[in-house]
Amino acid sequence: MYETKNPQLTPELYAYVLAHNPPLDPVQRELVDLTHTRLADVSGLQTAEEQGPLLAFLVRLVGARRIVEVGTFTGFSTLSMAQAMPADGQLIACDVSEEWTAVGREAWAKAGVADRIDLRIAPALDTLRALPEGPWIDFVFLDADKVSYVAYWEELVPRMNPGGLIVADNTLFHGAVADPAVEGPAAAIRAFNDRVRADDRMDDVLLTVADGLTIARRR
Ligand SMILES: C[S@@+](CC[C@H](N)C(=O)[O-])C[C@H]1O[C@@H](n2cnc3c(N)ncnc32)[C@H](O)[C@@H]1O
Repeated sequence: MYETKNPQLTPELYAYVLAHNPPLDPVQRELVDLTHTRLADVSGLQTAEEQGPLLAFLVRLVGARRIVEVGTFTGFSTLSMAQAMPADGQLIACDVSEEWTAVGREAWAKAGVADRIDLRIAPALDTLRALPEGPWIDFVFLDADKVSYVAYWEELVPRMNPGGLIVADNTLFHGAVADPAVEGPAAAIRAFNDRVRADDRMDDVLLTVADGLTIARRR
């Protein structure tokens, strides 16, 4: 078990939470552990373990066939979503790192879902701007550079199918969002949270899952 990203949880309670969630399958387990050993200095970037089953749950809940992920890293969230989508679905994964996503590519192949994943190595805003216009996306996981969250949101919302979900990670930003004096990425997340609340195209909730998780649904 790795450290929780939720400061409200004791290690004991976090262990209990993990023990009462669906366990990671062997490929997911290997990927999470490999990230912590091979990329120990940046392993904190990895999406929290309990969010894998949550993403899979949500993908199944909405029957998502067209998914966009912004921020892939070593591909744990990608893998969790790809395994939960139908075999003929498509997941566009955006990242700028060949090195980190190479770890994911291996795991996706091992899990037999590589053909569902279209990895685009480029600044995510360029990738999103080049996507087809009009509503066609069922599900988004937003987990890249925080300063661009609002820009990503503006590209994605018009492309969301009615009932489609945008799930955004780190929306409490280590608790710093509650401080109006903060600058940098925490301030960008504050602006994002305000934008989400004010957007009447979407319904939204902000949850204290891991480092904060916003779930928004296209009306
Ligand atoms: C928090 S990590 C994503 C974690 C991942 N979702 C997982 O399951 O482990 C953020 C990722 O965003 C990527 N990133 C940062 N800035 C980016 C940008 N402008 N465009 C695309 N990807 C970016 C980083 O390379 C990094 O892999």
